[in-house]
Amino acid sequence: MSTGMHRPLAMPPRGSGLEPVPGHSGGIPVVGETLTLLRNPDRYLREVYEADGPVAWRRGLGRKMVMALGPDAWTEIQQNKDKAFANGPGYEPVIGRFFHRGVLLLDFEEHLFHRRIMQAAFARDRLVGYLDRMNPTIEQHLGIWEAQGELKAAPAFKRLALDVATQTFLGMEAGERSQAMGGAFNDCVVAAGAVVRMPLPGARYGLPGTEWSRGIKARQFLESELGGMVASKRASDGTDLFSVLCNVESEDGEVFTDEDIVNHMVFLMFAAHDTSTATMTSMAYHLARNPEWQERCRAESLALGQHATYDELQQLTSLDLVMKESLRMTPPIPMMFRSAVKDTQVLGRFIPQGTIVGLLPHFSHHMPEYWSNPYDFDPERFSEERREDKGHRNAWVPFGSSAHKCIGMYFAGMEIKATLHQLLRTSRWSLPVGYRLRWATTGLPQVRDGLPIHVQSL
Ligand code: HEM
Repeated sequence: MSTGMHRPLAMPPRGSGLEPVPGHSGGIPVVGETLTLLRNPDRYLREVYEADGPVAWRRGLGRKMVMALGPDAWTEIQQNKDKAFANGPGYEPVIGRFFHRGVLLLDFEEHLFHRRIMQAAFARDRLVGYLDRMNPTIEQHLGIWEAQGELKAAPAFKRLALDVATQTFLGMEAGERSQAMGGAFNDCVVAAGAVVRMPLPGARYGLPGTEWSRGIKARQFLESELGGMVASKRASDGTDLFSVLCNVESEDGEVFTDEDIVNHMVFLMFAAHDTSTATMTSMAYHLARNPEWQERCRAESLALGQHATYDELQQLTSLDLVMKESLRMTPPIPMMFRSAVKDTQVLGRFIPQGTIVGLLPHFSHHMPEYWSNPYDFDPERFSEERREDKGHRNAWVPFGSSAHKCIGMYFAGMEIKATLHQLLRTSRWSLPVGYRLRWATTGLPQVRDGLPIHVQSL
């Protein structure tokens, strides 16, 4: 790793008793150490931590960024006692063009207001309704897996998650329109992670043919499609998430405007599908590499029917351990962003206003200080006897924590378990000899080769 010139991020105010954040701008000018980070994030972050501790700065893609490494720094930032850390200015430069006004990008009072209303759409009885909708879709997709025998699991999970989302969220039956919506959501997600991002002066949609320009068109398409559906959804008593959002009220009777609903729907589709896809892919891989775990999970699933109920899914204790361990090893959101809206401090280190801070669950999830053999697949570490995740209350944080903690956490667990449960009951699957899964480390985790598997009907 290049060491560059060591410099404090900013000098703390005199008499404050604070230390400066240590770091350096090493590596290539402008790009800094981004390439080193992308090549081997684990080693890179460990080196930063050992050199400069849990709050350190480096330069990445043209700007300085503070990295919060480990659960102590995480806890202070997430507690946000002086309301210094905001999401909007942290996320806006990364995903704002496609997901503006999503609940994740709102802050403080306004965030609380929206979150309170949205919460009602994720109450238990609503989840039960969503599960009824998704079970037949899952069965239909897995039927295709069985017929194919050999397939790439990651894109197949992605198609499944997109179909579940369009049907469960939008209440649309499979067909051309739902496919067009699914495709548009996907274009927004791809564009948000695009490397070529610059809008082209004079070109309404940016550089033609780029992921960015496809994303802009897709966002417009979604706004017009969803906007056109709001009135009929408000008038319906449907059980899909869209109808629910149109009609939910907080305990104080607050409701969403039409514009809020469109913005929230676009963001929810984004939040829901790649995260669940990555988790299911990771679980399918570990279950194939560890056939004893696959059999153990299958035994629990065979004791239930094909369409498990919400309560029955809670009985799949081995599958739950596998899900937790997969989320630990590959958290679907490896980095979260905050921006300091005023001068503040973390663990006694001075953070000036305007600083972008990255929270890194992947790092916390692999700290040998909290996890035994952190790179080994060992679901039992979450068992009641061991509970390694209790070593620190923020050692395991795939769903975040505090004010912005994932609102879809129980929805995600339900969808993921319902899918794996059905797959375990109908099929046994394995990997090519000697196969090792490799995740691409740019943006959200993606499997480079799609995860080839062999599926055998039971
Ligand atoms: C395994 C799947 C999932 C994982 C790992 C995950 C992870 C996360 C994380 C880490 C955050 C917090 C980000 C931050 O604090 O900066 C978050 C927020 C959020 N997630 Fe999820 N998520 C998943 C699935 C879902 C699903 C299925 C939905 C919707 C149905 C959803 C909706 C949201 C929303 C709306 C927020 C923003 C909450 C707020 O700002 O108050 N997520 N998620």
